[in-house]
This record gives sequence, structure tokens and C-alpha cells, in this order.
Amino acid sequence: MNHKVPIRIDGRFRLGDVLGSGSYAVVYHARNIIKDDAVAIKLESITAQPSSVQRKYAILKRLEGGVGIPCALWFGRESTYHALVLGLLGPSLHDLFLAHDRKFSLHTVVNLGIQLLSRLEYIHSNNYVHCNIKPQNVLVGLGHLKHTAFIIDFGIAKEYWDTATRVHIPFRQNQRLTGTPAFASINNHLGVDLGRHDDLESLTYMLIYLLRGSLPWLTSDDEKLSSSSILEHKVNTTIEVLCDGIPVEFASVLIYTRSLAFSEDPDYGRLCSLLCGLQATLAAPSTCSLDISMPDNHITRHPPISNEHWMAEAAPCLPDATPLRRSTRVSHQRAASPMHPTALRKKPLVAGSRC
Ligand SMILES: Nc1ncnc2c1ncn2[C@@H]1O[C@H](COP(=O)(O)OP(=O)(O)OP(=O)(O)O)[C@@H](O)[C@H]1O
Repeated sequence: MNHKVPIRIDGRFRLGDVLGSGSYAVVYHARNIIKDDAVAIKLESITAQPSSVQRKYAILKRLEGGVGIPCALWFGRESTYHALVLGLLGPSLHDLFLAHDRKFSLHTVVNLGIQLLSRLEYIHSNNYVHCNIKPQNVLVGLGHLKHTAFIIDFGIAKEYWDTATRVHIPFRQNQRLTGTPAFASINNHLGVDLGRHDDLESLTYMLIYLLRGSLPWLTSDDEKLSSSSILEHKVNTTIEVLCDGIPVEFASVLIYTRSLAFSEDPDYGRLCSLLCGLQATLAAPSTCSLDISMPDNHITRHPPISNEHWMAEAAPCLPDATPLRRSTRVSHQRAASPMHPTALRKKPLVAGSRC
């Protein structure tokens, strides 16, 4: 069922262009006419029951205040839609990756890794597992937050309780994979209940993907492979092959995350130390700032919204950096140890970004 999309939400947010869409909702650029600032608004038909947008709002409120957590400004009903008003963010890593010819510099990937480890530690410390870490779900901020990576889309996030507080059922009732096969942990493919280590495993696949430009279980022409064939490739690809030609630290992180049990507390500080150790060897300045932006010739995702648009009667209908260093290659012996022994400096992680 298609409904006319309202031109204003809660009387104060004027709807603009579409920024993106997911399975249930469409995200619009909008303007707060009272404060004169830009926001993003997610609209979902009220026929969606239960409302995924309402659930996302509740989770964002629980995580409110964390660095790199989108700001949830308002949730309510407008006409025949549930509306979630969010702080406006910039492009996703996916958009940026495509705009940069499918490769990020080592410096960028390491910085992303350090920031996102910190985000996951924060989310996990609030008893949530994200369950869908992938380049489409990481957005960079705008303006003074342009060096901050934000994690979005808590649509399939689940509450995490360890076995001390709850009897742990090892297999999900619905054993189908949750999230995105390319970046899913092996446990996820197997239908095992997801824990904090699964987010870390997905993050590691994502970092390797951004560094190498692809993953061995993806085809070059973006052909959609079945989840079972991705699983088969994933299990049959050795870590040595997966991390061939990239610094050994990524193999160490993956070996460690795969070795964690469901209720084991991940040592985020150790993982972060590994990446910080690697960062210190790079020629680029030792800072966690992200040096990725849309190339100048790229069409901006957030075009200014024209007056004509605001005057329109109704909006359209909703349809139902540094070169890769090859010096520190993965060697068989080093990849075999869970952690690179030279990089085990412990650093406490604070909530949100450490940099
Ligand atoms: N705060 C934001 N600022 C700018 N763009 C955003 C924002 N939130 C989401 N987007 C854009 O909208 C797209 C869809 O967002 P999202 O994945 O959260 O939608 P969804 O319908 O809730 O997704 P799903 O169906 O996967 O749960 C994103 O890929 C992103 O491009």
C-alpha cells in the first residue's frame, strides 16, 4: 500500500530528498525549520508491525551519548508513518569505498579499525550485539565530526546476556543467517547464537575487505552468491590466504576473535594495541582521524534542498590514502599465534573513541 509521504514531520521537519532505504524504511534528508539545521528522517509505514523503526529508536536511546552513535532526536507518528528523526550523517564506507576505486589506504583502515573496536566495546558494554557490521552500516560524520565513524542500523541488534545472568541457548530458534553473508561470522552461518565475538569477526572481515578490495568468497562482478557457498569458501580459506599481502596484525585479530567463546569477554584493549602498534609503524601521522572523503568530482549525497521542493504539495510516494605497505606480510609462523607477541601492550578502552 502506497501513501502520500507528508511534507512535514512533527510540524518542524521539512522533508527533502531520499538519502537511502532499507528493507522497511526510507531515509530522507530534512530540515528543522525552527533551528535551521539538517537532519535525517526515517519513515516506515505504520502497517509494519512490530515497528522496526520504534525498536531502533529505543536502542539508540539506550546507547545515547556514545561517540559514533547516531543521535536519535525524535520518534513519533506522522500521517500513516512512523518517523524517526536522526542527526544527519555523511556517506557510508560503502559509498566512499566505491568512490575510491574499491581500496582504502592502510592508514585509513587501521584508523577505522581502532575507532570501530571502540564503538563495539561501547555497544557491547550496553548489552547489545549489533549483528550486522558491514561497510553500508558505517557512516562518517559531517562537519567537525567528519573524522568520526558512526555505526548505524540497529535493526537486527540483539540484547546480549552472558551465561552468568541467563541460561545460554547455543542455537538460535530460527537458524537462518542474520545480517549479511559476506561479512557474517562463521558461527552466524551455522545458526549459533550471536555474541560479541561475532561482531568482532565481522569487523575484521570488513577491514580486510576495505584493505584488499574484496574477499575470497566474493565474486568480482558482485554476483549474488548463496549463503551456503559463501560459508563453504569462508571455512575453506585459510587465514594465511585471506590475509596474504596485508600486515600480520589483521590475521592476529581474526585468529583471536575466532578463538573467543560466546561468554568470553573480548580483550578490546589488546586488539586495539595491535592496530595502534601497526599505526605507529606508518609514515602517516599517528592519529585516529579518518582521511576519507568523497572525491571532489563525486556527486554529493546531501544536495541542498531547493525552495521549490519545500513549496511542493507532497513528496513522492514511498514504495511498498597512504599506499599499502607490503613489508609486514603474514608469515605462517606468526599467523599461527593468536596474538602478535610484540603488540600486546594493554591499553584501557574508554567509552567511545579513544582518539
Ligand atoms: N543518520 C543518517 N544520516 C544520513 N544518512 C543516513 C542516516 N541513517 C541512514 N542513512 C542512509 O539511509 C540508508 C538506509 O538506512 P538504514 O540501513 O538504517 O535503513 P533501514 O530501513 O532502517 O535499514 P534495514 O532495513 O537494513 O534495517 C543508509 O544506508 C544510509 O545511506
